Amino acid sequence: MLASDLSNLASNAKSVIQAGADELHLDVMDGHFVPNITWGAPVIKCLRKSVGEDPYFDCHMMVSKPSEWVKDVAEAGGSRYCFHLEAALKDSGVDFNVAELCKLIRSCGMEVGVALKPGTDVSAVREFVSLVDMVLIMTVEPGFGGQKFMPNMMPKVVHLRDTYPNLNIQVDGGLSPSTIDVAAKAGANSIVAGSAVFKAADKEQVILGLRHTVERLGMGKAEGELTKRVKAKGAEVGVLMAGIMFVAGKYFV
Ligand SMILES: O=C(CO)[C@H](O)[C@H](O)COP(=O)(O)O
Ligand SMILES: [Fe+2]
Repeated sequence: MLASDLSNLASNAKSVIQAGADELHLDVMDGHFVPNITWGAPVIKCLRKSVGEDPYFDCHMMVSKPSEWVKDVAEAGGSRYCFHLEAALKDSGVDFNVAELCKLIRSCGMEVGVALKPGTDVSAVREFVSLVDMVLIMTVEPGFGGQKFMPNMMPKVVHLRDTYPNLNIQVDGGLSPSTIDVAAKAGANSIVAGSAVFKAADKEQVILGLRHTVERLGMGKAEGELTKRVKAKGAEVGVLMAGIMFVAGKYFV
């Protein structure tokens, strides 16, 4: 939503839902973790009131103290709380650590996402993968929309996809019809696209194009993994297929 006309946030949110977006990506910035300020829980609350209870609010929390805003964002109507690992590791909340933060987010009724800045090694997230629903690999330096996609982040995505075949992997920053192929091939299954959608004359066509590319190039990879697993564990075919279909249905943009 950062790329939209913010004076008309609610109508723009409705327009992208109408155009086929699965989720609304809300970039919360505190002017401290990143050099920009956007909005917080009060705006999310108004947006929720305006768009109704159905749209999924993916809250990308670019804030220095992620533990501080969990309750407010949950009460405002957030669906997923995606914090930055770099901030969480430094967050000085009392009795607080990353596992506690994940627990708090869940206890407030939200799904958990963890985001990595471009300079953070993918190995840093390994011990937390089992605690989260999604890992976000930033493909720009967080703080501003409309930046250039960083293809050199794709090895992180490939590594995660190879290690965790069913993990939801989001990419955020500079995604568009001209950069989607490389992200889809790497194995990303949740695509954040701000400028590419809001600058387009036909939002529906852009969203559909991104979705088809992920299904075409990304599902091939998922099926490859499925085939390998099926060979290894014949009896679990049904369960594995259900798992992969769920990921595709829910998260492919
Ligand atoms: O988190 C972000 C910036 O920190 C934004 O979500 C991201 O930049 C998306 O915008 P665009 O598609 O215009 O690059
Ligand atoms: Fe974002």
